[in-house]
Amino acid sequence: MKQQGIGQSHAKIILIGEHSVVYGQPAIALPLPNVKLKATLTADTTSASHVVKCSWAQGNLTSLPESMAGIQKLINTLMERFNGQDDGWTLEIDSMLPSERGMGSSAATAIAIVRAFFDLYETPLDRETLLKLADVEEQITHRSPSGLDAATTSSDQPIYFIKGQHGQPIELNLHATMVIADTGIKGATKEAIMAVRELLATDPQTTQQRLAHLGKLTERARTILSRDDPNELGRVLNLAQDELTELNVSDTALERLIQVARQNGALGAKLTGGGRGGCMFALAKTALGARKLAGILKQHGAVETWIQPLAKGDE
Ligand SMILES: C[C@@](O)(CCO)CC(=O)[O-]
Repeated sequence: MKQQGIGQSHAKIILIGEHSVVYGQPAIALPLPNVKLKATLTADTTSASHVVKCSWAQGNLTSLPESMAGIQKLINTLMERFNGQDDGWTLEIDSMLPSERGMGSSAATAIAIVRAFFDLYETPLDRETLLKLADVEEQITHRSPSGLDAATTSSDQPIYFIKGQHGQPIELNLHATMVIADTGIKGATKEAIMAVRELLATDPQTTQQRLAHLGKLTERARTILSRDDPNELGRVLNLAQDELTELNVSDTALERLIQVARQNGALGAKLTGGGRGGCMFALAKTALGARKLAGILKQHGAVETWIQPLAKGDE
């Protein structure tokens, strides 16, 4: 066992396919490498205490807030795995990710913690084990997670994802820039997932059609990403937003920013992640256009914006 274990991860953004991915349809998600999270696990040889420190909570592992029940379970699972229940440590989580905004904060935290434990105990970690362990946390924090968040917050490349698989890296040849904007309202992923489940129970036929349509739109987006047609991608994103609204996972704050973006030259705009609060994004043709849009979205209530070029090398 070393003196210190370090684990890193980053935010993610779902381009298309949220919610339908829970029901076996494909999704495409991108890493946001500049929005980072770091977990530092420092061994304490003087005591057997387990202290967790992060910007939203601080204290002993056993007294973490309810919102961290998934993290608590994950850490207990890791301690058991390494037979390290009697090893004292302090875990510091340093995160640039806003929590509950659809940017994968919980999965990114889990990924970094798993990496930090494997680093501290000097054990090699393969991707399958990493995702399986992150799922221990995600199962509690979200309901029926697809695994998409963990797969993307641990990947350096955009991924095409189907539930039950690890995600396939894809190359993007489309030159456009995304503006991500935070409504400032906590996203309610669990509730949004429940809302879709309820719709499936009350109106199975239409709901299944909508989920299948989102899957088809994702396939179309994948083809478009391999060539350079940002206008067509914008149209596909708008169609996906229509379906998400019908699935009852959007809300007025998201719709407002989406409309503002479309009225101000965005090629397309939609919510991203769980919805019902959280973030939306808009697609702009150029980096300059994206910066202008970011300013406009802020004037209309966005509390934070991030700019992310789609293709590598456009930074
Ligand atoms: C809403 C959802 O599709 C994305 C949450 O970021 C849920 C999931 O994939 O687990």
